[in-house]
Amino acid sequence: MTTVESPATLSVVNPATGELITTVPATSAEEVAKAVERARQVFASGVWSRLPVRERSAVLLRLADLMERDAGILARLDSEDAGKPITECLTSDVPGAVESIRWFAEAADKVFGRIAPGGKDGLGLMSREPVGVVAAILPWNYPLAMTAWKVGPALAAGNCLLVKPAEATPRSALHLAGLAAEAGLPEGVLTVLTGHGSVTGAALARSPVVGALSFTGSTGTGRRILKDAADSNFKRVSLEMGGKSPQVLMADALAYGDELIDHMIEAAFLTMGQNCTAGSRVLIHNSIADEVLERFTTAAKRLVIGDPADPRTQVGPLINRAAFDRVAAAVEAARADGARIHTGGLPHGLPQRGAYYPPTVITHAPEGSDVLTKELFGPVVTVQTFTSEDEAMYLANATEYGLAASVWTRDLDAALRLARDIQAGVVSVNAYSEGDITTPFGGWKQSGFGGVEKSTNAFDQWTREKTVWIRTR
Ligand SMILES: NC(=O)C1=CN([C@@H]2O[C@H](COP(=O)(O)OP(=O)(O)OC[C@H]3O[C@@H](n4cnc5c(N)ncnc54)[C@H](O)[C@@H]3O)[C@@H](O)[C@H]2O)C=CC1
Ligand code: BAL
Repeated sequence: MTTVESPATLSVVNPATGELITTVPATSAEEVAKAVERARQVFASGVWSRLPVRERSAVLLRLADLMERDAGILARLDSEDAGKPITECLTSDVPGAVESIRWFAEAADKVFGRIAPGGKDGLGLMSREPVGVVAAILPWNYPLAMTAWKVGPALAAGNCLLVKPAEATPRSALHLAGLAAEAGLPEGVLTVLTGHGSVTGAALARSPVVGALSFTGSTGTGRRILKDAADSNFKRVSLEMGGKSPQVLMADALAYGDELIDHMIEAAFLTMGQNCTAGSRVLIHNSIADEVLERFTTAAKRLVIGDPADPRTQVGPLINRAAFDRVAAAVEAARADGARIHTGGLPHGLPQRGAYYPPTVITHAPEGSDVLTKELFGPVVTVQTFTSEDEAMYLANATEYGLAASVWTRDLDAALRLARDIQAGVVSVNAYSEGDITTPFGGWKQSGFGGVEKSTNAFDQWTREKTVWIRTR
């Protein structure tokens, strides 16, 4: 592979083969400023923001239909760019993205303002208005799906949106922008700016005109963006960041049999564990630990590793060699310090060209080790045991993150206590789930800040509240 990086282009490389797919523009800070100014003018023109909401909805519903028409193309773009198994893209990412656009299109005219009780001399009308020019900075693990989580509510609310896809995975967002134009979205309402995070992304974060910015990615970059927002114009920032989510199995969890093991596998290894809600810490009641470990490890060994384009593949490559090195280093350091690797670890017999790392199950990880504490973003889970609910709770919350958790038990009281006291934005009971489009999604602690995705609450990050006080006599 030859990649010639001019300052103005960015290489998109297939993680399964290492081959160059294409190059896209690396948008400079000056070009970002011009795009922001264009968006400002389009917003001010009212061509979108003042369109009757039913007409905005109609355009977005047409966009959802066109995404459905091009589902195969969109799935292939994300699969090739990110190394995600094509079946996962076809059955989960793309349908989820279509649903996001359609749901927010339909929700747009169902979110009203309020009228304050007022008094004999006044009446308060409280409305939600679009912010204006807004931005979305996206990760590479769910390129289209995360774009749709942000495009849906931002556009339905009447904003002009600038989207910065991740360096590795720009093509589905670019295709989406083409579909939006075909659906009748006025020019300048949705702009995709490909480029480097430190240049293109930073220019959006520092822009004095961008009024709101929604980010999904690492906690470190989220912190940087928040600082840039404060140093520029105090834009409204919402951050969806990392996780180290627990899967808590109480003593009766095996009542759920194979269903339990299937959900555990999905939680741990979906998208090769490169998932913000990955259930990367399995916590098992001592009394069932041996049996669960044996069944879980056996199921992990059966996962089909291979070419993401093959519909049978369940585990593709990691996003790049740097990710592979990071994951491998953490696992080998744990092994050197006494951890036991039940399956996985340094790969043997896997495809040589991509950064393939096998599903890996670890016990006896040393306290404080990276495999226990850091978001590895790879197919690696640690297994720990507990003997009491209090201990389970302690272990579940022993992390700086707070994105998700799952709890398995038939004991309703225990499930409700754990769901109440685990510090995470979404706790699923007897399932691994992020909820559905109607439920808010956002992290606690260092996993999230400033707003949620999905549900009508997502409109909060893309709108501003205004009070109009009318004097009455
Ligand atoms: N929570 C999640 O869903 C995700 C978490 N991550 C975590 O982050 C680790 C590193 O992955 P990266 O791709 O480097 O994540 P990242 O957080 O650096 O990148 C995410 C997005 O932010 C942009 N970006 C980077 N620096 C920026 C800056 N200074 N200002 C504005 N935008 C900027 C990137 O171009 C990309 O579009 C992963 O291994 C994983 O642990 C990464 C992606 C998604
Ligand atoms: N699982 C969807 C959110 C994310 O991984 O970024």
